[in-house]
Amino acid sequence: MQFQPILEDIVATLRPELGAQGQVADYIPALARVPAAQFGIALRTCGGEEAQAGDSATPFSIQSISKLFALTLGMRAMGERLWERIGREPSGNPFNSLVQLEAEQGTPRNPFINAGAIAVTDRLVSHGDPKAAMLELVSSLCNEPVHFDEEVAASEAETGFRNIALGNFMKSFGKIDNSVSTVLDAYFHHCAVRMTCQQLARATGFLCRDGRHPFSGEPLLTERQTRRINALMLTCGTYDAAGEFAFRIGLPCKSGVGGGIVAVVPDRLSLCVWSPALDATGNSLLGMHALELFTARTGLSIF
Ligand SMILES: NC(=O)CC[C@H](N)C(=O)O
Repeated sequence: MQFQPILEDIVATLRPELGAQGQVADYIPALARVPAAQFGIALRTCGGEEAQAGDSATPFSIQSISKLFALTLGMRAMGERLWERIGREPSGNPFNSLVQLEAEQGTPRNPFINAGAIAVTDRLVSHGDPKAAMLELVSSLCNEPVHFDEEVAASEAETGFRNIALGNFMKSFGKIDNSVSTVLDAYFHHCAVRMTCQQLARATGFLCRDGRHPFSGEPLLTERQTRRINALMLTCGTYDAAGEFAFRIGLPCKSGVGGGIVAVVPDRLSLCVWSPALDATGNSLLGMHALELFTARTGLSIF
């Protein structure tokens, strides 16, 4: 299949809608000032073929897409033990919700909501330096150096009252082993990783290759672990819009409030779309639209 003309066509189709609807994340100034009228798309096939269009080389804040890489680090370090304190059910609630945590005694529903990623990060702190591990993993996966946006990380910490509450709440249930501030410093830095669509399309390549590194081919995760990450992306990767994503797009996806969404077609390709304006669930509006166009035009879906 010729992907380059398909991606160019998607960019042309969406151009009139650029910045017309949705809201750029405004909970921190560094994200609030990102111009809404931007859109990028990039993919990389299992065979190494690449295609990209629009603002695919513009770096953005990957935000919750980092939860995917944190989970990968956690699975690598701990295997099955990771699941002792983290569930695998969709939450049906916003990504930063506190309500379920109390009813469920501080055990987060899944690793892709904030509470779940904070719990994963706590486990990573017990095993080493999660900030260094994150940069090492994503840089290796996309074959280029990747950095934190320190301004974003600092504002996340300054205004992260809800995440601080989530961390302390879990700690009160005895579900966080390390100091909440150390765990949150790593979590906020993970949210502040800056990458482009091209880099993310490459970096998520292990998810369509049964866990093998997209460039070296070395096993990063087992086939079974990789299948499980894809299952979690489908059921929990886009928060309380996961049902709508499965219905309209039919691919495992992970989104972030920076406006990025990564998607996986197992055994075929990994792709990333980015547009900063979000819908009420915190998912990129045009990103979702673009993925819908992509699956409609290519016929690719896991169903
Ligand atoms: N959905 C997201 O991308 C949320 C990430 C954001 N930094 C937060 O912690 O709330």
